Amino acid sequence: MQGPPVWRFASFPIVPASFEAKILSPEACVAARAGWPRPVVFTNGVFDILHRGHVSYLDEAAQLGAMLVVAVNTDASARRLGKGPDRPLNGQDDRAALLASLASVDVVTWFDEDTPLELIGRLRPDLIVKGGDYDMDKLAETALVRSWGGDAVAIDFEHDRSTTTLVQRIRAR
Ligand SMILES: Nc1ncnc2c1ncn2[C@@H]1O[C@H](COP(=O)(O)OP(=O)(O)OP(=O)(O)O)[C@@H](O)[C@H]1O
Ligand SMILES: O=P(O)(O)O[C@@H]1O[C@H]([C@H](O)CO)[C@@H](O)[C@H](O)[C@@H]1O
Repeated sequence: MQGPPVWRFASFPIVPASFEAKILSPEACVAARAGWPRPVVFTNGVFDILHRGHVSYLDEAAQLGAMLVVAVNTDASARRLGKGPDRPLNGQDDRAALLASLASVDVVTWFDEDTPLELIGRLRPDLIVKGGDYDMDKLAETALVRSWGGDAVAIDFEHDRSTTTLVQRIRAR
């Protein structure tokens, strides 16, 4: 009697995870920028432990344009933000890889400064987005992106989550 077909996975070649190709240096982003579909949406952050609030806002941000670029703070930059002496818990390569694995994210890059101002100036996105914890009118990034006719929006929180709260809950157990 003939049973169902048997897949011989052992003969399949192992290839690197395809999402790694979404991670580009700032210089590679600048070189590729002219060929990117518009509007280009840009956001940035530490994204130390990815949570539901992050993935929802990233998906919504992506829907505002033709592609979404996410810039993560390098570890040195993240440490200077003062989120805690042992933060970030996840290194920049891991934070970038998790973001790159999301369907909503087209490109992941990084910046080493305290703010993404310089990178935004080099990439000239059409729209910058942050979560609803930011007042966009108060950010220097907003004035910059508006200087070439772009805009800035904050997406209201749908899910009350934060990396800091998660870390506190884990440590309290
Ligand atoms: N619950 C949430 N819903 C929607 N967006 C969020 C949420 N939390 C953070 N964001 C947004 O995600 C981006 C990265 O934020 P961040 O890495 O500071 O997350 P966080 O969870 O607040 O971390 P931390 O507690 O370490 O400050 C920012 O643009 C921020 O506005
Ligand atoms: O993850 P966070 O703390 O939301 O990310 C920070 O966002 C800042 C924001 O763009 C206001 O300037 C930025 O300056 C900082 O470097 C972190 O990316």
